[in-house]
Amino acid sequence: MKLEIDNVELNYSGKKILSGIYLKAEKGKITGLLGSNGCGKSSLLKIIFGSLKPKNKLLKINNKPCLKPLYVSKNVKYLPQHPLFPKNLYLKEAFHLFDADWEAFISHFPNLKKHFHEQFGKLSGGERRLTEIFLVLNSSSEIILLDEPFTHLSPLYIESISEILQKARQKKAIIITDHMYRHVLDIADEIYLIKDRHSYQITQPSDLENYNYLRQGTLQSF
Ligand SMILES: Nc1ncnc2c1ncn2[C@@H]1O[C@H](COP(=O)(O)OP(=O)(O)OP(=O)(O)O)[C@@H](O)[C@H]1O
Repeated sequence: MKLEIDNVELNYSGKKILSGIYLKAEKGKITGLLGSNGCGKSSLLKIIFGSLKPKNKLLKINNKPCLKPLYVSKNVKYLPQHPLFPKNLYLKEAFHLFDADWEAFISHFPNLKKHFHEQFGKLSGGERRLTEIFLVLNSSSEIILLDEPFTHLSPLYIESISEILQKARQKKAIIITDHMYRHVLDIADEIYLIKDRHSYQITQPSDLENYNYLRQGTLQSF
């Protein structure tokens, strides 16, 4: 399965946000999307998902143009920057909705066992995010869009989620954007940078310094 989005043109109130954007994501790979605040990463994920209609775009699945919003196909799951589920939804209902395995979840995160019969509102911000990411990655959908999944997560949870991502990648095309670029560099097979409205494929980490996404010398320090 291959997803490509090309020729994305997005304006807000006459201001050009994205122009000539191209991005490819494939089953078996994690595609990282980097860029500074406000460059249009979330907008691009919404455009791929189909909830934001740009001035222009060409979305192709397996080389065939996809004219309907992707979410109609149910083969996509999108984790937005804000919480995915309402606070009053019970975890057991969410696991049922996503047909996800609670036992597998608590084998990774035993601390959350007690929350099965509780609502999402009872979880901390990080626990809520963790549960949402797990559900999205364990759904049957082949296309996964993750907007800042690592935000609110402590280091050990980031490690666990990175492992779950690596496993999920075998059956899915995953696009991930996050400001924790080191984690993105660690797990991604392909990286794109959005800068000055355009997309650039990053072939080596030092490109991130050359495009001024990072200060020169940043990468030497880790
Ligand atoms: N509904 C909207 N109306 C007008 N402008 C918007 C709207 N949504 C986003 N923008 C603008 O579009 C630009 C891109 O926003 P977007 O949220 O896609 O950026 P981002 O790269 O995800 O940012 P961040 O990393 O800070 O989350 C920003 O300048 C933002 O102010």
